[in-house]
Amino acid sequence: MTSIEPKNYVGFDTITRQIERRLLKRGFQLNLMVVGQSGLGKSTLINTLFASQIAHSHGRKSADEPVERTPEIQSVTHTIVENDVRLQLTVIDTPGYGDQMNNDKCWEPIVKYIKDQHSLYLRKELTAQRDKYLNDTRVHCVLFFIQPNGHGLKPLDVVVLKKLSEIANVVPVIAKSDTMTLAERESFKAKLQAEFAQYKLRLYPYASDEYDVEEREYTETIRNMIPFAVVGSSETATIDGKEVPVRHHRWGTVNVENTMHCEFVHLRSFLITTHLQDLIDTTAHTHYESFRSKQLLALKENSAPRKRVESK
Ligand SMILES: Nc1nc2c(ncn2[C@@H]2O[C@H](COP(=O)(O)OP(=O)(O)OP(=O)(O)O)[C@@H](O)[C@H]2O)c(=O)[nH]1
Repeated sequence: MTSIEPKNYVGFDTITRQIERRLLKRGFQLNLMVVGQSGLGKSTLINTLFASQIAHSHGRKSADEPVERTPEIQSVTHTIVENDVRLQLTVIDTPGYGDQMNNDKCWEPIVKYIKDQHSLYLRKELTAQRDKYLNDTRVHCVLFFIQPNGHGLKPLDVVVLKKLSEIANVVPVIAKSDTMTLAERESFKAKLQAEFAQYKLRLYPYASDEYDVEEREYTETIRNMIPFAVVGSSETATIDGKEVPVRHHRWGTVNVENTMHCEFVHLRSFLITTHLQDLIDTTAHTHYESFRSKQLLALKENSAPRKRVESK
């Protein structure tokens, strides 16, 4: 292919501005699912991430309080506007996960929800007279909250992480990391990372050949940081002339945005500033990959030489 430079100005270099204008008009859609035991600070973290009152707590102050509800999935959508850019953010809450006496198959409604949204989107895409802009209800990212217990993943966490990471972009976080000392946090994180490797969990962001050197390095840094040790708070204070979220403790105040205290800022910049579009783009791929690997497995099984059953 040869590259030609037109003799006169043609004007297609405005395409980036045309796309920008169209995107500004349409806005962006991000669907974020939060999964984890009640009382781990899911609603608080979402509200802290988007500096808005988006998610509502279900009233339990700690993970030890009893839950009487059956698990049901609820979603809430808000439009957030920043410098004329509109983000339609849907938070999908999965209350009651892992809180029941019998947690057998408690992940099924969550998995079903994710798969249903994919099927719905695919059906809309394949409709002959499809709308110009499809309403995308697919789950773009699952924030998975791990209890800061210092021991490691619970058996239920392993099962659910495995199931979810096959069909969605899963980002695990250590909840309420201000309840641990820095040394405890680091050793807990190392244990969790070893377990992620042991159970071969495919977590977001994925290594990709499509990235340039800079993107590859940044992705590697983020992959080494996972799970993010986070702190959320609805309280703010003015520190160095800037209003920041804080948590007050008997021993002092935690500035949620201070990277010495926690990795909230890293999570926020990774999810919102650098990977928002990638999360959306990767969503279809993640689901498709899982679907394809299952099909390949089925093909292999079907083509494998079958045991002969001999009749006597
Ligand atoms: N120490 C500490 N407490 C937190 C943190 N985030 C939230 N909390 C507190 O934990 C309690 C529960 O927080 P929520 O955000 O309602 O938790 P949730 O996981 O959404 O709970 P459900 O709505 O019941 O599923 C509240 O009292 C919060 O103030 C945190 O990072 N550190």
